[in-house]
Amino acid sequence: MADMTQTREPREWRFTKGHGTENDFVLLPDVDARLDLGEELVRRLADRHAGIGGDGVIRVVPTASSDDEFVRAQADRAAWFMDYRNADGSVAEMCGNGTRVFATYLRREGLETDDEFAIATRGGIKGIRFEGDLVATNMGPWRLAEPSTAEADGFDALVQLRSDGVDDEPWSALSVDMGNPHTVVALPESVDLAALDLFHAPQVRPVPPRGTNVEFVRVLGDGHIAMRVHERGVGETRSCGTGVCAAALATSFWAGHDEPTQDWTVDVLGGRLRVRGLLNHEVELAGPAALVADGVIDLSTL
Ligand SMILES: N[C@@H](CCC[C@H](N)C(=O)O)C(=O)O
Repeated sequence: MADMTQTREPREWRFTKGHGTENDFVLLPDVDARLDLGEELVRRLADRHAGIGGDGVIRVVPTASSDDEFVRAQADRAAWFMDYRNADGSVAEMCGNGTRVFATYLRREGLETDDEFAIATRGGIKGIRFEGDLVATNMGPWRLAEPSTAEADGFDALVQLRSDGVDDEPWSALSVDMGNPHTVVALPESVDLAALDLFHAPQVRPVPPRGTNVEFVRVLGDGHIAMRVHERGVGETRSCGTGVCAAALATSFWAGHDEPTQDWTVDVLGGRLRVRGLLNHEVELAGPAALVADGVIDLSTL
């Protein structure tokens, strides 16, 4: 049984299930900010066997009602806060695919009515723009996590897959901060992206202080890459929006550009996303979002 002291609330709660390129989320509307979303409750909701199932859980809450002072300070620019949690119950600063699903939910529910609006996240304000079937998110500023090492070598980390006691050669990687941490691996030509076993968390050196999402990249052509990802707090997922941006930015950096000079198409297991460099060292992510189910869950059954 879940620890029901986490909810000061009736046990029945509305939810919506959605995904962005098959990175899937349980959305919990909390317009009165009554739901105390603890780690255990998140884990149980995200459980694919005993709960609803998802890579993450997103609480939809007024920005002004957040208990996080940094988030509350965004209330004059964004009415709604995307309170994102990973499937293991941990809190993350940002979720790129989540922003599109969250924005699509806000529009469907009439909580936002324009084609363009801002949302609040723990990683700051993100601008949303609906364009046809796609949703574009201004992901805001990005940065190299270790600029001096990266500028000197093109890489600042090593990544190794766990392989049943047999140590593989470590691969060179670049740490990119998208609000949340990423380590992007330049996969050697000889390695088959599709064959990687990403069941276990890759080992990253130096050990990132906040943990990291790890992306594996294969260049397919001019402005076109394929990526697989092991997400912090989740495991392998079929897509990661912040990871897709980090992968495109790292590939661009390795090609000698401090800012991306072209648009990138990124293929992930769950579909295709577009990354575009913006002015001021910012980056835009565009892709689809789908809301696939609505229901009511009795939280006491989890
Ligand atoms: N899937 C998300 C990223 C979710 C957070 C990540 N696992 C972390 O802990 O940083 C995306 O689309 O960006």
